[in-house]
Amino acid sequence: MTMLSVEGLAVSRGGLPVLEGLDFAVEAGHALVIRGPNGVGKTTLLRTLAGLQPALAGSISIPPESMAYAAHSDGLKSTLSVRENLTFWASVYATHEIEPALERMNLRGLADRAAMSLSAGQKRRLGLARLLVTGRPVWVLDEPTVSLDTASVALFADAVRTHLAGGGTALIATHIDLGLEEARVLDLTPFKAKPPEEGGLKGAFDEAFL
Ligand SMILES: Nc1ncnc2c1ncn2[C@@H]1O[C@H](COP(=O)(O)OP(=O)(O)OP(=O)(O)O)[C@@H](O)[C@H]1O
Repeated sequence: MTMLSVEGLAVSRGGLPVLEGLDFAVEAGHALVIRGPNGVGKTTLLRTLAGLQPALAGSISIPPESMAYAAHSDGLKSTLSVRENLTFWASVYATHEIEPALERMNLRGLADRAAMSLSAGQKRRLGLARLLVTGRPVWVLDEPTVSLDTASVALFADAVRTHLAGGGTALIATHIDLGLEEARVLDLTPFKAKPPEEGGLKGAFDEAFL
C-alpha cells in the first residue's frame, strides 16, 4: 500500500529553486533514505514535505498532519523535565503512552531531568522519543543520528524498524548507514534545479548556493 507519493515536486530556498522534477512513492512498512551532498536540498525537501514551507510545484499525496517531523531543533521545552516534555507532546497529539517511548530511547534514568541539562545526544534521544508519542504514520527525519553514540544509533534504528513493522513509513536524510533492510535510497543529485541561463536572477541564484 502506497503511503506517500510525490509527483513533479519542486522545492525552493530563499525564493530560488533548489530541487525539481521529484517523483517518488513510499510504501507502508518501508523507509526512504534521502542522500546527496551538503547543500543539495535534503533539509529543504523534508521541510516542504512536512508543510513547513510551500512547494514551488507538484503534489504531495498526504497532508502534514499525517507526518511527524524531527530536525536539529527538536522543539524541546528546556525547563520541563524529560517526562514532562513527553507528556506535553502526548497531550498535543492526543496519545497517552509515554512509558514505552522513555523505555525505547533509554530515557528512564533521565526522566526527571530538565531538558536543558541534557547532553546533545540525550536531547536528540528525547527528540526521537517525541516521534514515538506522536502516533503519526509518516516520520520525516533530518539527520536523526547527529550526536548519537553507537548504542543510541542502534536504539534509534530499532525504533524505526518497529515503526515500519507496524505499517508506518519513514523518510530519513542521513549520511550514515542505518542498516535498515526495509529502506530504499533516493539520491537527490539528479534533481538539482538548473540554474537560470542568464539574466538578473543568475547572481542571486549563485549567492543562494554559497
Ligand atoms: N536561508 C536561506 N536562504 C537562501 N538559501 C539558503 C538558505 N538556507 C539554505 N540555503 C541554500 O539552499 C540549498 C539547500 O539547502 P539544504 O539545507 O536543504 O541542503 P542539505 O542537502 O540539507 O545540506 P546539508 O547536507 O549540508 O545539511 C543550499 O545550497 C543552501 O546554501
